[in-house]
Amino acid sequence: MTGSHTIGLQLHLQRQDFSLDIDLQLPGRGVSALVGPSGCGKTTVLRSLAGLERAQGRVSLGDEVWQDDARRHFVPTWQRPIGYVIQESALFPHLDVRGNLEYGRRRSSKDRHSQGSKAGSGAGPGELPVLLELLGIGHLLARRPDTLSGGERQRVAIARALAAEPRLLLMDEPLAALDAARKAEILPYLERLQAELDLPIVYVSHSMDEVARLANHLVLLRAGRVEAAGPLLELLARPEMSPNRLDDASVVLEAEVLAHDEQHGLTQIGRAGATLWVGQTRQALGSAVRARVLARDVSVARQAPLETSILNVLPARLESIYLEPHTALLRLQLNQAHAGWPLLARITRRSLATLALQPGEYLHAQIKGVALM
Ligand SMILES: Nc1ncnc2c1ncn2[C@@H]1O[C@H](COP(=O)(O)OP(=O)(O)OP(=O)(O)O)[C@@H](O)[C@H]1O
Repeated sequence: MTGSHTIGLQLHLQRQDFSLDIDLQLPGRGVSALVGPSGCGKTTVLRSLAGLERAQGRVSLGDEVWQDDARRHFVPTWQRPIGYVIQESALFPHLDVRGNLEYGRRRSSKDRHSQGSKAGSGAGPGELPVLLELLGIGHLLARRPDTLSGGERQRVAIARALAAEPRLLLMDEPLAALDAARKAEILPYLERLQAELDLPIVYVSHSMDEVARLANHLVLLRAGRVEAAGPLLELLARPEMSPNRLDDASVVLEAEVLAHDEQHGLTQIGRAGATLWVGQTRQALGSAVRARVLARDVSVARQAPLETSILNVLPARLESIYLEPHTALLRLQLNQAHAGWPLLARITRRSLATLALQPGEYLHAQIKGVALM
């Protein structure tokens, strides 16, 4: 993997009932999500990256080596240019929002000062007006943390982490303490961070929903080992991956908005000749969107259905069949004209037997639901 800020992690750690043994390269752009069952080591990896946990090995960001035990080299946490946001980030209760953000800025001001540039000049991503706008917290500056909602508090905590102008942002379940409504409120801000800041983010989460929406790169951890790592869209479409054992197995498709059908409340999205109808979005024509298709919402037929209420029926090649106890997960590839879009379909073992499906044959995928994210 190339990229000037690639994150390198070789970590070994032994606890009484747990061992961590990983060798990972994460891209220096976008969001890398660490997912896996409880206790598999996600937080331990994040804390080791921050220097808060003393695993053995090597940790680097681009050319900077933060830890290399072979050379007895260890950069302490406070000297690593990182922001760290956890589930319930503690803000200083005696300071208002402005005071909290200024506290976050202090370290970066010192650094800039020591490099000879004037603190507070320019409008980099750590500048207060930029942060206030990015996280929608300008109206909260005079408020004390105990008067903020959970979602507002987390947005301030993220802004405070960014105020120190980190070169890597670590987020450990940043939305886990929020209810569904607060999560929905904060997710667009996280998307903006991703889109507008050139800052790699390593993101720990239990929620595949969140990950499918935000991440570009996925690392699946299991009992302290890397089960798989790679581009999110590719990994999710592999039927054998462990998250696909769950009822919400899905693929994520990247597309752009092609047309709006105001009369029927629909939007058409597409890429490379493939198109799908989804519930209407306000996004402008040409906007990049992500859509999620659940495997349980996809069925297959040998013949193109003649009259059907399903709006999205696309020709597809059956690539592989993954057998589960009572169901089968089919990996489909939309036909060549529709290059690049994989699909998963979960069907019953009975349907698989009745149709005698074989890899390589051409089918029609009927997609009952597509959700824009
Ligand atoms: N301070 C500690 N002392 C001893 N064992 C620990 C300590 N912290 C974590 N562990 C153990 O190390 C393992 C990995 O923990 P870690 O918190 O990294 O997992 P996780 O994947 O982040 O879990 P979760 O999703 O539940 O937060 C677990 O078995 C945990 O019980």
